[in-house]
Amino acid sequence: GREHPCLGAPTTQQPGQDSRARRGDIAGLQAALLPGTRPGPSWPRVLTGARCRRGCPRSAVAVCDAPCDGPARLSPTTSTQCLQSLRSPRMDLCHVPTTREKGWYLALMAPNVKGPNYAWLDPSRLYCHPQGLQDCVADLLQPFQGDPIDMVAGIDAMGFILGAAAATTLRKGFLAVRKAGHLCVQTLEQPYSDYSGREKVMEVRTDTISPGLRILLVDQWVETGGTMRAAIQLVERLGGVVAGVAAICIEDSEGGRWIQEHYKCSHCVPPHLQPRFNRHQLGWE
Ligand SMILES: O=P(O)(O)OC[C@H]1O[C@H](OP(=O)(O)OP(=O)(O)O)[C@H](O)[C@@H]1O
Ligand SMILES: Nc1ncnc2[nH]cnc12
Repeated sequence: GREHPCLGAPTTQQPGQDSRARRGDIAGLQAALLPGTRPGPSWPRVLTGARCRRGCPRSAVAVCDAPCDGPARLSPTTSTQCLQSLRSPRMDLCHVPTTREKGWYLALMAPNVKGPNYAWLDPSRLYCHPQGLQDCVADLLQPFQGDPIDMVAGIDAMGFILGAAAATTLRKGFLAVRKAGHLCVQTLEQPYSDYSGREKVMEVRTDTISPGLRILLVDQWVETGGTMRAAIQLVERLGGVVAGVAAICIEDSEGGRWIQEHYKCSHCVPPHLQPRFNRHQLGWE
């Protein structure tokens, strides 16, 4: 992968710090998080291999990667710029409400950039919040507790985030359902159209789904349902069984309703917010 501009050489090396982090590249950071060297209670919540330049929000995420319920304890090596980006009004990655009701993290989607009232509701901001992400995945999986699930499949691209998180939570494998043209293996293709009205093609590798394999399908969002329906078709054409469908929001569209009527579904939107979400209206701004 390419080196992120915010990753430079660390300022000072801490005792016990993995020297691979000194390289200051993505691999070094990953190495510093390998089992045995991952941040625990005795670690400062700072990746000492990361140094923030220009207050980059990615670095703010990197320094606050552990769940926390109070002010961050920062390592002395943290640069002033990192401190500033942590305190930035842009996003508080550490604040966790005392009562974490289902869907509390949906408010983390605000502010949206496309206007004060109407927006494409972009959950990428909630993924940056450690507790928000964890609770979102837990809420999505809650209805499937005890259900037999053999594998989780996530839909290209944003569905990979929640899908992979769900797979690791369930200790299952993850299957990428991809927009056509990216997989260099034998695939099965499925044409579909989505909210854009454009004709698209989705594909999945053919060597993974054996007949009867029970698959939980995960995506970020179901709007018209065209994308999810195509993924369902791919699983079923290969003989798999759709054990469930999970997405942050399943809109009350014709396609969304069809999916909810035919498959066990899970989403994170409380009933009183659903009409707003159908209108792509956050209502928190
Ligand atoms: O219900 P539909 O009308 O089919 O729309 C839902 C799809 O649209 C969004 O993805 P998008 O294809 O925009 O791409 P991304 O995940 O790569 O951002 C969303 O994450 C779903 O996959
Ligand atoms: N994240 C999203 N917000 C609103 N509508 C969507 N349609 C598809 N993805 C969406």
